[in-house]
Amino acid sequence: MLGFRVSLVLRWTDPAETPATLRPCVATFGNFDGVHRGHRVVIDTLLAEAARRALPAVIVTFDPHPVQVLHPERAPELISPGTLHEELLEATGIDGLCVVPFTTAYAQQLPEDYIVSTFVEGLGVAALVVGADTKGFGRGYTGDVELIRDLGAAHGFDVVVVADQGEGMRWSSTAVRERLRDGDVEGAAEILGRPHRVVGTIVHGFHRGRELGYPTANLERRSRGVVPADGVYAGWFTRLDLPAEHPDRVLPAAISVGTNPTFDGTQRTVEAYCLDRTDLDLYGEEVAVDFVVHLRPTLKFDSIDELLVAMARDVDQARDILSGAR
Ligand SMILES: Cc1cc2nc3c(=O)[nH]c(=O)nc-3n(C[C@H](O)[C@H](O)[C@H](O)COP(=O)(O)O)c2cc1C
Ligand SMILES: Nc1ncnc2c1ncn2[C@@H]1O[C@H](COP(=O)(O)OP(=O)(O)OP(=O)(O)O)[C@@H](O)[C@H]1O
Repeated sequence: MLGFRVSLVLRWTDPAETPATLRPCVATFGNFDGVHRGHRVVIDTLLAEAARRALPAVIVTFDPHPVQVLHPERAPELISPGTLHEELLEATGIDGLCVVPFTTAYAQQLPEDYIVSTFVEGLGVAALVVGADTKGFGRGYTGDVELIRDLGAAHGFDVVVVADQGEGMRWSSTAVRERLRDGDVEGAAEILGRPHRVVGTIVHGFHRGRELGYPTANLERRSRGVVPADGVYAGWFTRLDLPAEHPDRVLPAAISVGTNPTFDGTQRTVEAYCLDRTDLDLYGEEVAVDFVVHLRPTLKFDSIDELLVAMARDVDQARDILSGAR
């Protein structure tokens, strides 16, 4: 499960205004969408290199995601957008998070100017940690690890290169997105090192669920995080407004993603039935849905009775999978 600690991480947006307590530092940079296991190795290396030098550890990341600014037409939906992203990064144990507003002007900097102004002048970097495949930053997409090494030698900072990480493949945000698109939430979790999470507010559905015997909490349409392919899933439902120690904060759930074709629905929804709970009033609450196992595709049943038989089986399976899993 995701367990966010109370954050003592300093956060700012302009490298030129880096807090004095964080200079000099050890730093890394990137999008870190999803904060997957490859990213975690880079961040763990950052933490180790910072500890070795008794210096603060700082991540520089960008908002919006550079592709959203440079190529909005092919911008991917983010695995961990906005606050979810920043919480995941802050929970790693870093000391500072600089979230640079990404603009076309910022992207137009020559790669060497970007490294010098952001890291040498801005952060006073003593060591820069980067993944081995780091490339394509700055004007003309020409920045790479070799350039960073040259600049390290010229400006007196160390460069620590982390080899590609993965098991049978390079762990990447793209690979996570592909698995979610296929409904393979287990494969996505394998790369993420945790179940994939979607966050949103609970809104009213068609109020059929309670009559069916399975009241469902429907996520708003503009929920945050990639919505996996249509299907039925077992997962965890977290009521983010409740305190961490509240017994109803994290509940096992059977989750449906789809248009409810049995009812000729057209609007895609994410809805969760919290197992055996018909007493909850969740409207307006902020919740997180963590996708653990894909149970079956969404089906158009010929009758409500057939849907109910399938839902009863889904609920049994979800209970088996999730019992003792926390
Ligand atoms: C575990 C589970 C499985 C579901 N499977 C299907 C399905 O295969 N086909 C379908 O049309 N609807 C499916 N649904 C969605 C129900 O049709 C939906 O929950 C019901 O219509 C209530 O909708 P409402 O919340 O808008 O009132 C499923 C819901 C749950 C909780
Ligand atoms: N599997 C991996 N192994 C090692 N380093 C990685 C891996 N994935 C990403 N990194 C590194 O993490 C840092 C942040 O990566 P960022 O998200 O910006 O780019 P990325 O390489 O495009 O990631 P992804 O491919 O996952 O989208 C970079 O230094 C990158 O090289």
